[in-house]
Amino acid sequence: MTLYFYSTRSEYGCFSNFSRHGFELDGVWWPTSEHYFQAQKFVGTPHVEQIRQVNSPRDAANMGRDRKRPLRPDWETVKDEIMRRAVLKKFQTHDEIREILLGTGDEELVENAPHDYYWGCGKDGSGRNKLGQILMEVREILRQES
Ligand SMILES: Nc1nc(O)c(N)c(N[C@@H]2O[C@H](COP(=O)(O)O)[C@@H](O)[C@H]2O)n1
Repeated sequence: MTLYFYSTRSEYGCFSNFSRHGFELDGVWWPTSEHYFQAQKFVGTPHVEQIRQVNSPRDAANMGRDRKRPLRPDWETVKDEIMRRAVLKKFQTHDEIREILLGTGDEELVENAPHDYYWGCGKDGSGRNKLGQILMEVREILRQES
C-alpha cells in the first residue's frame, strides 16, 4: 500500500516539511525542516538567519524560492543530503512522530505535491518523490537506532 501525505492537517501531515516540529542543527534551533532546507540555499550569507527567523514555513519557502537571493552554486549537488540531514534530525528529536514513521512499516511513502515533480509525485504521479524516498531512508535509520 502507498501512503500519501501533503497537507500538515491531513493524516501523516507530520511527514511534511511544513509540520511544526523544530530541531537543533548546526548549533541553532530551526522551527521546521522547511526553514532549515530553504536557509541552506544561502549558506554563508545573512539570508540564513533571516529565513530561520520567519514565522511560518510558507514564508521560509517563499524566501528560499525567491531568485533575487543568489542560490549557492553547488545547490543541485548538495540539496538531497541537506534534506536528509534535516528530516533525520526532525524525527530523532520528536518521539511521537518517530513512532508514526516507524508505524508505517515498509509501506511506500509519497509526497502528494501536485506542483512538485522533484520532492513530490506531481499532479500525474510521475514525479521523483525524493522527499518520500528520504523519509523511507530515515525510517530505516531510525529502525536501526531503536
Ligand atoms: N506544502 C508544499 N507546497 C509546495 O508548493 C511544495 N512545493 C511542497 N513541497 C516541498 O517544497 C520543498 C522544496 O521546495 P523547493 O525545492 O525549494 O522548490 C520541500 O519541502 C518539498 O517537500 N510542499
